[in-house]
Parts: sequence; C-alpha cells; structure tokens
Amino acid sequence: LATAPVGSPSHNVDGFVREFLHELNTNQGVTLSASSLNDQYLALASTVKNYLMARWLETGLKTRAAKVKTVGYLSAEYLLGRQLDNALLASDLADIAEKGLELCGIDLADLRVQEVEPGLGNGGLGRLAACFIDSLATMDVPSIGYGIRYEYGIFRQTFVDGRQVEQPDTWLALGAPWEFPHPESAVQVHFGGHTERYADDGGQERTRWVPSWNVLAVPYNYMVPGYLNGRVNTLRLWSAQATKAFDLQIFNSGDYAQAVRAQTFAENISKVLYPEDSTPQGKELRLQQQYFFVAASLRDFIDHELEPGFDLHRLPERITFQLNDTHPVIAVPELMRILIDEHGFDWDEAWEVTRQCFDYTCHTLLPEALEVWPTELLGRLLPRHLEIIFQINDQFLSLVRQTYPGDEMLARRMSMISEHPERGVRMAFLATVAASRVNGVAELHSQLLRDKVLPDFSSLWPEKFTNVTNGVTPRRFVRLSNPLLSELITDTIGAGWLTDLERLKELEPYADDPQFRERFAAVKAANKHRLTDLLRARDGIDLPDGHLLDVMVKRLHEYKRQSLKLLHIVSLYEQVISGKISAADLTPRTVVFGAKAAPGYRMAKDTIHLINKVAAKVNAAPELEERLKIAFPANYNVTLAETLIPAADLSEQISLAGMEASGTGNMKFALNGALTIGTDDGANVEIRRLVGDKHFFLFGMDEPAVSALGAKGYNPGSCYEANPQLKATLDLILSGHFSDGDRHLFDSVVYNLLNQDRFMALADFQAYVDTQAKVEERYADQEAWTRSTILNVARTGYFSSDRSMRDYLQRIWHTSPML
Ligand SMILES: CCc1ccc([C@H](C)CC(=O)N[C@@H]2O[C@H](CO)[C@@H](O)[C@H](O)[C@H]2O)cc1
Repeated sequence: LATAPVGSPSHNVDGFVREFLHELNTNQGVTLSASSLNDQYLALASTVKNYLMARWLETGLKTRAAKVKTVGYLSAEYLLGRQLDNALLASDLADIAEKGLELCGIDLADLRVQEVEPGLGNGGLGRLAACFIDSLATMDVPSIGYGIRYEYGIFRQTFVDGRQVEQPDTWLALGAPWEFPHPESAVQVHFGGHTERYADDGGQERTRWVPSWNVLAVPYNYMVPGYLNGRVNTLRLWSAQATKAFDLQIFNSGDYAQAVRAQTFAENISKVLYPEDSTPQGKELRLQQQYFFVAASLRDFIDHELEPGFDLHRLPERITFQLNDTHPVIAVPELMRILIDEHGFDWDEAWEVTRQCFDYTCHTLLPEALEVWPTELLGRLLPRHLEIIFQINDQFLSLVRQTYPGDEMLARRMSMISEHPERGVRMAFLATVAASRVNGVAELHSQLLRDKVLPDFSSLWPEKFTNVTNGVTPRRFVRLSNPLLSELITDTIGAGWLTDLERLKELEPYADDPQFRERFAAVKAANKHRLTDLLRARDGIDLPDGHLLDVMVKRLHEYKRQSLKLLHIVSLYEQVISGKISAADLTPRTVVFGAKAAPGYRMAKDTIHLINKVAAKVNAAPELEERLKIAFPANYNVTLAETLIPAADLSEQISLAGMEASGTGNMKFALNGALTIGTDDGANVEIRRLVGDKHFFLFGMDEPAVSALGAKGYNPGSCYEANPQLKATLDLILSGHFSDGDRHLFDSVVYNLLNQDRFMALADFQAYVDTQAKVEERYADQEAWTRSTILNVARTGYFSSDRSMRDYLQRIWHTSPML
C-alpha cells in the first residue's frame, strides 16, 4: 500500500461524471446547479489530474528505482500554453469528458476558455522549452524541467490609440489547478555576505561562504504527461518565500512597513518575468532570479532525487543539465561550490564532475543579447561564485596559453572576464568552457556560432560544437490546434504520425489527388472561419471572407523586420491611392500581425503604433474596395497562435539573413499548410531544402551577401533614392498621411530606416515586393497553391520536437528513453 499508487477513476463516461461531481462538491464545495463556470473548470482540471495521477506516481517510482540518467532542463522560461486540452489528449479523455459534461448540461468549450495560459516566457526560447519537455515525456525519457513560478508572467498587451500598453498578467487570480505546491520540500537559497578561509580538521585550507541573507524556494510541481504512454514527467517551478515571515518585534514597535519589508524583498525574486527577449537589462533582481532557481534545482536534485549517500563523483551517470541559453549558467560555479565547499572535493575532482554535467544551447546571434554580469554585482550577490569563476577562467586561460603560446591577444579575447566598459563575466564564454557540448538551434545558426560568435572556442574545441535544429510538438501545434487537418491526415495515412511525424511523407502522393486537395482546402477554409469567429469575439475585428491570410506573428524586433512587411502594405496602398494600380489588381489579402514589444524597447513600440495607425487608414480606405486589410489582435500568445496558425495561407519569415537563430513559428505554419515567404535565415534554410524551392517563396540577401554589404558599407538612403516606389512609400508615411497630418509622429521609425537601417529592410525591399507578386500569381491558381501546401505538410515532419530530442539524446546527452 505504502508505495503502490491508488488506481485511476474508471476510464468511461460514468466514471468520469462521478469523479467530476465529486471534485465539484468536495474541491469546489458547490453543487452542480450552484456551480460557476470557473468552479466547473477547476473541478474538470482536478478530475483530469486524478486520471493522470497514478501514471505520475508510477513514473516517479519507476524512474527512481531504475537509477537511470535523468535529463535536467534548466530554463528561466516556459511558455506552456493552456493545459486542459493537452491533458485530455494525453489521457485520452477528450471524448469521455465531452459526453460526461454534456450529461451534466455543460459544454466543454465553455470550460476551455476559462483557463488562463501560464505566460511564463517571452517567446521562442520559452516555447521551445515547453515543446521539449512534452517530447521528452512522450518519448519516455526520464527528465525534470526546472524553472521559476513567476507570480506575474509576460504582460498582457492592450492597445490605447494604437499604442502598446502593458497590463500585469494576473494568471493566478482564478486559481491554478495544474500545480502541486510542496512547501515541505522547500530549500533555502543564500545570497550576499563574504567568503572566508579556514583549515579543515585535516589541516587542509578550505573556503566557506558566509551569506548575509536567504530565501526559501518552494517547489510547485506540474504534470508533463506523455502522449498515450504511461509516462508523466515533472516540471518543477520554484517560488520565492521569505524564510522569516514578517518580523513581529518590529511590527509591535509600530514600524509595520519595516516589519514586512524583508518578506516582500524575498518574495520579489519570483514576482515577475523580465519581458525582454533580446537585450538584458543587467538588473540585480534578474541575477537573483537566475541563481535562485538554479541553486534550488541543484539542491533539490542532489538531496531529493538521488539516493542518500550517493557518491557525487558518479553524478554524470545520473544527470545531465541542459542550459537553455546562458540564463542558468550560474549553475556551473554553484555545482563546483557544492562539491568543493560542502562535499570536500578538491578542485580537479569537482571540475571533472561539473564539466560532464552541463551542456549549453545558444539561442541568439545578437551580440547585445549575450549576457555579461558586472563583477561588482556578482561579487556582492554571490562572492563565492565569483571566486570560482575567476578560478575556472585562470585554469582555462592557462590551457589557452599552453595551446597558443605567446598569443596574449587571443588569451585576452577568450577570457571570461571582459574589462570594458566595466569588468564583467561573459556568461556565454563560461557556458562554452564548462559545457561538454555547445549547440546552436539551426544549421546556419550553429555554423555562424562556430565562425562568428565563438570562433576562437570552436577552433580550440571543434568537437565540442554541434547543431540540433529546433522542433515543435505536433500534439499541441497540429493535433490540438488543427483537429480537422489531423482527422484528414489520420483518415489518409493512419494515426502513427503523431509520435512519428516524418510519416507525414506518406501524404505526398495525395498532393496530386484532386479529391484530397478539395478536402485539404476545405480544412483551411473551416480554420479561417474559426479564426474569423474568434477575432470578432476577442478583438471586435472582422476578417473579410475569401482573403489570402498573410500572417506575421512573433515578438516585435527590428531584426525580424515587421517594418518590411509594413512597407509592402503601404506600397500597395500608395499605388492604389495614387492611381498607379487599381484595387482590382490586388489579390484580396488580409495581413494579420501579432507581436509584443519589450516595454523598454522604444523603436519596437513605435513600430507597433505605426502598424496600428496604418491599419486604421487602410481598413477605412474606400479606394481599396475591401481588397487589402490589416488585423492586429492584441496580446499575441500561445492560445491565439493555436487558432491563428491553422488559418494562415502565407507565413512571414522575413528576418535579415544571419539574425534569426532558428524560428519555430516557421515550422508551425508549414506543418499547418501555409506557404512561407522568407529569407535564407535560421531554420528557413532547412524548411526550403525539405519542401523544395517550388513550394517556398525565397527572397533577399543570404547571410554572406549581408556580411558583404555590411563590410562594403551600407547606405540605406541610396536605396530610397534609387527606388521611386520605395521613396513614394516612405514619403507617404513622412507626409503625416497615417498620423492625422502630424508629419513627425513616426520620424523615429522612418529616419531610423533611412539613416541606419541596421537590419537592411530597404536593401531587401524590392526583392520582397517582387516575391509577394509571385505569391499573388501562385495564389490565383488555387489547385497549384493547395498542392504546394500539402507538400509543405508532407515534407516538414522533420521539424517535430521529438526529432530534436532524438538528436540531443544521441549527440549531446548520451542517454536513451526508458522503454
Ligand atoms: C536576457 C534577455 C534575453 C532573454 C531571452 C533571450 C532569448 C534567447 C531570445 C529567444 O527567445 N531566442 C529565440 O529562441 C528560439 C528558440 O531557439 C529561436 O527559434 C529564435 O530564432 C530565437 O530568436 C535572449 C536574451
């Protein structure tokens, strides 16, 4: 009894209804008739959890008993999306729940929308982490995701007069049914203070850290259910709690604010997600967040996942930690500290273990996105860790000097310690030195990492560098978000594709089958109607019927070039209102934007404002005869993506070549039957190679051309002067046409393009608009278009996150599923 998990409720409608009503009464304390929609949703969530609980407990027991190697995924972000449908799918309860709730007079669809998605991430990196843990569970790989349970996730975006306004993300307000708090397993995390030397009883000189303050890290466990396999892995998110609740003495002395100050200070650590996704703000609280979850996770794994007395010399046999970018890299000196200061290892022993326990994935190419923490701050917050980082660096530089004797320039270049503008630690260098493997997230990205970002390291350790191209989970981004397409696929090639996505290849012959094409096109049309209904209800946006849906959804960043998309629209508009072309020449098109800007990113916010002002004008322009529309639903997130992506015809992946590490939206669009217009950047390169040039709208400079132009010296003004249509387009914006005559409202955006244009939007403008004309040509031939979309689906099974996990298992983690 003690260890055997209790049985699950019976897997049928009766069993479900009994469990649901039981949860409603006992958990929510209401009768069915008195229950609110939120009560019913919370009761449903608990019911589904109860069906998965036995698997979760069995997984824990089985994995612990097997003493196998676990994958520990360390990520500061997890963009999970709504949990209900995924849990129903994984437990094969969807139909039973639908029927059972119907018997109770409840529509599952009404409960589905009650759930507020946990927005514990910014964009690509956070969503990738969520896809990866889903695949690890579905592939039966023992793994634990570790992260932070932010009380407030990514801000809620609203538009006021077309400007982005951020609202706090109160995702916990109506309850968080999917988490299991375990305050009894809280661990202490220390900060500040100083270090001191002492002689241990063997007379050995040792160092101890004497911290000055600490907080409690309380674990909240989330189920990560595999798809229809017995495994339920765990996602453990840490929440900060004051070690000492409010100070009664100070309280009684009347200084109430002071009494609770320590408490609020401590709990601030997991209060809110930093909404930046490219430029680190270097804030102390951010470093506190990084060390907080890393220290709690290492402590938790060593104390709670390993059997007591486990010899930590063998730690690499039991865990491999994947560093999701540099954000968790403080884990390296933390493990060294634990092994040396707490377990008496000497330096070499500790380093031997540590360097086998970490691997590092880099997710960016932007130099400004690489974290450098000032030694002043590190020394104040984590004095022992700074000492250890200096020692790791000394050890490393002596290797460099040995390998390249006399090349002091190289040693200075490779040092983890940068001297300018202030003394700091280059976290990407620390990660690269400590990790067994360093990987980029797409072939081009991994090559640029070797050649441009970390060239010295890749020539020192060529074997350390590898590539694992990103992927997305087909459970959420095909099966759940596109049920009609899933049904058509399963009808055609059977059900196995959901856990073996490359089987989509079997669809290829059907591209030439007019009946199949018809059914395929009908699915897209139905998805468009579903989107139309959603945007009308959610944003009061009316999507016109029968338009080419041209979709650009991703974080707002200049390198992603939403401005280029906007120039295309304004150019079409300008040509019509100036009579160069007539509206009838336009292919009816609606451009859908979705994008959040980091609150401190001025240019990104101005670009959002401009898009909304252009939208207001274009959508009201009679000259266009309803043939060109812009829709910009606010608060783009995972839930909106799940309805938007299956409805799209055209996927905009137009970043400047060499800037987008991979992209994952590009994969989701192709897998849902949209054609891509894109540059040879990130994973676009691999998508184009697999779908074939005829089924991908390539345009613009590739990475070598971009570097050549940059080296030669790029003058955006010359593009403006040389291209009359581009000139007319920019002049129309400068004229105040979209800003009620205010000629200067968008000076920041336009003059930045005319004078700097760091991401060469003007240089790629003509190629882009010419390629958009090809898109319109192809779209006119619906049979040919549909054929291409079918081939895109058939040929992009490679972009499953299951395949990414297989690559990590084989190339990096050297462990395997527990089948
Ligand atoms: C410290 C500020 C900060 C926060 C987040 C990041 C992330 C690395 C940014 C990010 O999300 N990168 C995206 O990662 C995706 C998953 O690998 C890629 O597909 C995208 O191309 C990349 O932009 C950088 C800097």
